[in-house]
Amino acid sequence: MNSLRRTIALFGGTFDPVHFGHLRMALELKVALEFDEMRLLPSHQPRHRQTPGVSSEHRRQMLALAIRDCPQLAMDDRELRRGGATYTVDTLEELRAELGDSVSISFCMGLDSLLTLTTWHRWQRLLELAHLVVVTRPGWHLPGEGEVAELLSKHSGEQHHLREQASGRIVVREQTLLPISATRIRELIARGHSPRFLLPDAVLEYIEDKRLYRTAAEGGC
Ligand SMILES: Nc1ncnc2c1ncn2[C@@H]1O[C@H](COP(=O)(O)OP(=O)(O)OP(=O)(O)O)[C@@H](O)[C@H]1O
Ligand SMILES: O=C(O)c1ccc[n+]([C@@H]2O[C@H](COP(=O)([O-])O)[C@@H](O)[C@H]2O)c1
Repeated sequence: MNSLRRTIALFGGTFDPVHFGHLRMALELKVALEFDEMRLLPSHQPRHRQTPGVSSEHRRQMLALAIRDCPQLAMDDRELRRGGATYTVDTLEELRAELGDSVSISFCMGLDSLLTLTTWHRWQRLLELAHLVVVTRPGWHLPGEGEVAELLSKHSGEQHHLREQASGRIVVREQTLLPISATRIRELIARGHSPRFLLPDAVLEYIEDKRLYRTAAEGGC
């Protein structure tokens, strides 16, 4: 017999810098899937991509400013505090040890991340520790064959499983993403243009105050 349990969601990223695409996605998932907690999880040193443009401390400060007036969103900065290479499996093992076996943990990701899942460090362990919530854009297709397709069919789940089970399901959710990327924001600033209205004003003020991402030109708004 399944029992109802506390549900904690994690939304991981480099957040270099955090923008409205991330914040909107996290908030919509929290509300739609009725998570008790939604934690944004900044990664320290992602192994699968270039070193972030600014320090972990700057990224932590920007995220804190972005969510300071939004009680539905929280930050979990354990990956920054742990230091070293960032692997999701280490974070989930740490959280399991802390929260126990009964709490439901969901790691949220875009479909593009799911498609690379079998390259992640110790990826087979991930579904023993957590559920995966995969966001697809309307009209996008899930893979029909291959390792990820097999994983999807073996672990396929529905929203109610996120409260009934602690881990082990993949829940796919269709959601429209705002067309914003951190890459575009960094490029705008480096060219002396303003990224205003793509990210919270408090984050923009921090970027301007600390003169972040200005590789070549000066700008502001
Ligand atoms: N516009 C967006 N809307 C919703 N989710 C997004 C958006 N952009 C990125 N994400 C998701 O946010 C998480 C963290 O992404 P990340 O920090 O790499 O942001 P990014 O804007 O894609 O950055 P970069 O351009 O530097 O790659 C990932 O799961 C990614 O799929
Ligand atoms: O653990 C891994 O090997 C791993 C490989 C790729 C991505 N991740 C995690 O997936 C999340 C999104 O990554 P990214 O690059 O889209 O920001 C972030 O929390 C990363 O730490 C984790």
